[in-house]
Amino acid sequence: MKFGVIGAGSWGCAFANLLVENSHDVLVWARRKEIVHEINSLKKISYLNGILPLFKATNNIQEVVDFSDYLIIAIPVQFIRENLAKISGWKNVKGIINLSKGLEIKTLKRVSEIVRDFVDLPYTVLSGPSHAEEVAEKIPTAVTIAGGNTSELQKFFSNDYFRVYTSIDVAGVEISGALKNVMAIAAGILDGFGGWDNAKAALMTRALFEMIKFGKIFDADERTFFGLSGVGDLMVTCNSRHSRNRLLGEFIAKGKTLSEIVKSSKMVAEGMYTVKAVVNIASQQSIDMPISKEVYKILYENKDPKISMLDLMRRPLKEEWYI
Ligand SMILES: NC(=O)C1=CN([C@@H]2O[C@H](COP(=O)(O)OP(=O)(O)OC[C@H]3O[C@@H](n4cnc5c(N)ncnc54)[C@H](OP(=O)(O)O)[C@@H]3O)[C@@H](O)[C@H]2O)C=CC1
Ligand SMILES: O=C(CO)COP(=O)(O)O
Repeated sequence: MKFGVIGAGSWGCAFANLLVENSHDVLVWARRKEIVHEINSLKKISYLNGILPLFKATNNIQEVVDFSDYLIIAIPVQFIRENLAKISGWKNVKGIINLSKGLEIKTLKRVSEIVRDFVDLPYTVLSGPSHAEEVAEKIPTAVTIAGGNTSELQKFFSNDYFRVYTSIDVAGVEISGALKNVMAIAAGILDGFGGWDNAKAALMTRALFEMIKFGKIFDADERTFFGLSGVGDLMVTCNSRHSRNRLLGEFIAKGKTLSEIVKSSKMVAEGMYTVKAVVNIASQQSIDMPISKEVYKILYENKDPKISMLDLMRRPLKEEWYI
C-alpha cells in the first residue's frame, strides 16, 4: 500500500519507518527543504534518537497526496487546516488517517471535523500510549484506531512491536487523546515540585474522570477512556521522560515562563493549545473542568502553580466520587 505522511516531526518519521518496516511504500512531506534534504541523504534524524530514515521525503504536499492510497496527518493540530487548504485534488486517496492529538482553538473542532471541512473521505484516528522515540526503537507499543477501514488498517500497521486494536468510537479516541495532553501538563507541574506522589496519583485519577465528563459533550463512549487512548495514554504521558507536555509542566513548576519554554523547544506540546479550546467549550457547555481550568490559569493568567494545585484541594467536597 502507498502511504503519504504530512509531517516530518518525531511521530511522522517514526510512523513512516514503521510503515516501511511493514513493507509499505512511503513518501513524507516536510515543510522545510533542509529536512527533506537530510531525509533524502539518509542523515540520522537528530530529534528521533538518531535513527536512520527508511523513507523518502518531499517539500511538495500535492506530490505526497498524488502518491497516496492513504494520507496520514502528523503535524500540530493548529496547522492542519492551513496545510489541508494547500491540497488541490485527492486523486487516488481512499482514506485519511490522523495521528495528531488536540483541538483547534479557532473553531473548537476535533481533527475529524477539520478534515471534513475539506474532503469527504473515510477518516480514521490512531491514538494511544505511543512515544515516537520508543516506536522508532521497536519497543512494544499498543494503540487504538477508530473510524473507517479499521480492519484493513489494523493489518497494515500491526507487527511484532506495534499492536493495533480497533474501535468505532472516533469522538472518544479523539477527545481522550487531546485531553490527556492537558492533564500531563498538570502532572508535570507536580513532578516539578518534587515528591508529590500522592497528589500526582490523585490528579491522574481525577483527570480521567474530567476527560470522561468532557467526552460526554461529544457522545463519546465512556469505555473508550478506560482503554489505550484513555487511561493508557494518560499514564504514559503523565509519567514518561519523553513527554513534551509533562516536561512543559515540570519547567513551569521550576519557574520558567511559557514563552521561555516555547522558545527553547523545537517540539510541540499540544496541551498548551488544546487547554484554550477545552476551557472555552467547558464554559459554553457549563461544565466544571477544574484541572483544565487551573492549567489554563497557570499558563495564561500567571497563576502560581502551587496555589493552583492547592486550590484544587480547597474546592467544595464532593459526595459522588465518580463525577
Ligand atoms: N511525538 C510523539 O511521540 C507523538 C506525537 N503525537 C502527536 O503527533 C502530532 C505531531 O507531533 P510530533 O511529530 O511529535 O511533533 P514535532 O514537534 O516533532 O514535529 C512537528 C512537525 O510539524 C511541522 N510543523 C510545525 N508547524 C508547521 C506548520 N505551520 N505547517 C506545517 N508543518 C508544521 C514541523 O516542521 P518544522 O520542523 O519545520 O517546524 C515538524 O515536522 C502532535 O499532534 C502530537 O501530539 C502523537 C503520538 C505520539
Ligand atoms: O502522545 C504522546 C504519547 O502517546 C506524546 O506525548 P507528548 O506530546 O507529551 O510527548
